[in-house]
Amino acid sequence: MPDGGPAVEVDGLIKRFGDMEAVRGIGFTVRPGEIFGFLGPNGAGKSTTINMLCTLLKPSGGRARVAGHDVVSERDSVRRNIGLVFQDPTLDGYLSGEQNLRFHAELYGVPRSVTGERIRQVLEMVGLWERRRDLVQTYSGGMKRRLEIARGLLHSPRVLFLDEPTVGLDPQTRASIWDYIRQLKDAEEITIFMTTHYMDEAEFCDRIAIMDSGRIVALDTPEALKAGVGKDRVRIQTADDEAAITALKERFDLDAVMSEGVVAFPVASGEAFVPRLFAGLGVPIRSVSVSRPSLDDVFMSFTGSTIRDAEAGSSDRLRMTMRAMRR
Ligand SMILES: Nc1ncnc2c1ncn2[C@@H]1O[C@H](COP(=O)(O)OP(=O)(O)OP(=O)(O)O)[C@@H](O)[C@H]1O
Repeated sequence: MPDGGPAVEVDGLIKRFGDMEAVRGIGFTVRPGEIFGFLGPNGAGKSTTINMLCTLLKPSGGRARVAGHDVVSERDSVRRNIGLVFQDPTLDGYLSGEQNLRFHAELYGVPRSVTGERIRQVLEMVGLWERRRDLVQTYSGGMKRRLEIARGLLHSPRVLFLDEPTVGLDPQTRASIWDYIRQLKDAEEITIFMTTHYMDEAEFCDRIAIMDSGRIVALDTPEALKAGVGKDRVRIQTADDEAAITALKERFDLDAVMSEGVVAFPVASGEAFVPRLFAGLGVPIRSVSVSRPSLDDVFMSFTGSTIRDAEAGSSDRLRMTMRAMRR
């Protein structure tokens, strides 16, 4: 990548599958050394975008450069400069962790003279050096993912792409994967481009792009995005949710929606509003909670639904569960 140039540069990128436009002309730039997150519900177009940036899918329109190289006309140069960790595992369970890495090193033409040392470095980084001789089929889900991250780093890529690096893992393992990702950024001077649909993980990114239905609807640091919402989020349980939503509109001019089983709406100075709400709603309230804006609220303010609601009912949900079960 030319010194000082962007790690990833995307302009008007489009991908169509038949009549369906999965990515609808997106543009953004990622700086070297950033952890850049793509956040959105299943089906938003995150994987399709990452696949185009990794040269696995050809764009239908627009341009993208990764590590200074065009993803269409300089495919091989892009490939040499990137590491991939994808949703579906591609490790060989009948080989040891170390053998998996040796195989990958040959595939990527890592010089023999440095392979041994580099394997040691990356395995130590993800805490698997002691287990290097064990067959991968004896590894836990978290260990396998860590081995995949080590493998993605083996040829010293400039940009590491992680597609849902923690999907299907338990919360503790997710947290440990994140520790490794953060250490990695410090140790390797690498740019990390990742997709996630976990809001809490998006908080760890330097900047995030929120993607919905093939478009980027917001892009900034997590703090700036939350500050931009400006309103608190009030959630109430009532005796009659439909009547409450109507009353909120008629009496307070507030747009409320059902979200995860409760009535939710944004309002400035939420705590000060609660007494007025009890006095004026006209529908019995069973419980109320007020929270500062979260990334979920940012998502809601740009798309009109929470990320979980956006996913619920999607057949992708089943696919995700199946994926998780296979691990
Ligand atoms: N090869 C394909 N052929 C047809 N449609 C596709 C193909 N790949 C993806 N799509 C569709 O494009 C849209 C975007 O999918 P994509 O996988 O990029 O979303 P995503 O945000 O990454 O979600 P997920 O987390 O489920 O991977 C979806 O509607 C999906 O069904």
